[in-house]
Formats: sequence, structure tokens, C-alpha cells
Amino acid sequence: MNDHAARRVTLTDVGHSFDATGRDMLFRHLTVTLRPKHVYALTGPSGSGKSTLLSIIAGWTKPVAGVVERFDCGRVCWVLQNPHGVARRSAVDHVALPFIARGERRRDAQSRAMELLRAFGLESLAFKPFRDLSGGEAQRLMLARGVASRAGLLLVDEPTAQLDLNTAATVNEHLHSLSMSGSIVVVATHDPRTRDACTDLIDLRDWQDETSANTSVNKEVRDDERQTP
Ligand SMILES: Nc1ncnc2c1ncn2[C@@H]1O[C@H](COP(=O)(O)OP(=O)(O)OP(=O)(O)O)[C@@H](O)[C@H]1O
Repeated sequence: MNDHAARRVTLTDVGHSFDATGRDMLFRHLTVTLRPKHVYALTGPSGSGKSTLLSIIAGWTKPVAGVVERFDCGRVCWVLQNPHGVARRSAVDHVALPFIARGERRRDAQSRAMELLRAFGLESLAFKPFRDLSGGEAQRLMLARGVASRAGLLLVDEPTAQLDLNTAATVNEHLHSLSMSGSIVVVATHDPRTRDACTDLIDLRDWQDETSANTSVNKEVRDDERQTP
């Protein structure tokens, strides 16, 4: 996945409102370019529009203002806070499926899925049905599935809210390595640990009124001296 030099999502002057009059804007004039090798933290108070913006980035919600362009984004994977799975299917089946869909033999798909489960600390749950997983386990499973499906654009809602410190750190490491392998990763979060583990910050409070527009394009929260392709 290292050859997606053109992969990016650009948002230009994007604003959104669910109010028919368009007066009560959640955010406006939001202008940012999202690229691989960065992990974007999307922050703001509850109800400020984080999930709405994830949906706009994914292309599932059309913003009332501005332009969103996606270049070479490939598969979009959205990992919800309370993800849906197939209740009776095993954890490992959920991760093996994308490999099988790409034509791998079931045995190979299963062993690659097991590797990913191991990486996400879920190996011991491999044969549990999805319905018996906790919320945090189900979410990590969906992250593993996002890796298996080679998502070009990974949108994650509160990945660490339900996790202990060590597991949260592991998930943050995975988000980082996913971005380095070529995915665009955007994480909506209230968790300061996750925010600090991200490379860039998009704080919706900076885009809530006219006066503050365009003041915070890609604020760096940590400079990794990374090379953007
Ligand atoms: N389909 C919809 N129709 C009308 N209003 C909506 C719709 N979806 C979201 N909203 C409203 O838009 C606002 C932003 O919602 P959103 O879920 O994007 O916020 P959020 O920042 O993700 O919140 P939280 O941190 O609590 O998850 C909320 O006031 C919500 O009630």
C-alpha cells in the first residue's frame, strides 16, 4: 500500500447544518487536506458534529456548504463505537472474510486473520461468536477487519473509550502503523491519550463561527518529521 502517493481527501470551506434554514451551522469554512502517514484526531464537545464530519469525509453525508474531494481513497472502513457484526459468526471469521473475498483459500485467510487477531490482543477470543464480545473487543475486531480489508480511508469513532490503558496504547499504535502503511486515518475522540497519540488535530470548536474560520489548518500536535508522499 505504499504506492498511493496521490491518496488524499480535501475539504474546502465545508459547513453543515441539520436545520432546514441553514442558520444553525455545526461548523463552517472547514478547510483541510487529509493524507496517509498522519493520524487525525477529530475533537470537540459532544454534539459538535464529529460523527457528522466523519460521515461527510466518507461521502455518506453531503455537506450543505463547501466541497469534498477524494483522490485514490479505495475502500472506506468506518469503525463504530458499537460496531455491528454477524451475531453467531466467530471473531476470526469476521477478519478472514476480506481475505477470502480477495480470493485467498479459507485456510490461508484464517491463518492471516489469526495473525491480526494476535496483533490486536484478541487471539483468545478467535472462536467466540461476535455476540459474546464486549464493546471494546468488538471495536478492536473491526479495526483488525479494517486492516484485513486494506481500507484506504479508515474512520474510527472513539476507539479507546472502553479500553484500559495498555489496550488503548496498543490500538493507538495500530492506528499509527495503519496510517504509515498508506491509509488515511481519522479518529473522533474525547480521550486525551488518543488525541495526544495522533499527529494532527482538527478541533471543531475552531470551525464554529465566522471569525475563527481558517485559523487552524492541520494543527500539528506532534511533529514526527514524517515525509508525506
Ligand atoms: N440525521 C440527523 N438529523 C438531525 N440532526 C442530527 C442528525 N444527525 C446528527 N444530528 C445532530 O447534529 C449534532 C451533531 O451530532 P454528531 O453525532 O455529529 O455529534 P458528535 O460530536 O459526534 O457527538 P458525540 O461526541 O456526542 O458523539 C447533534 O446535535 C445531533 O443531535
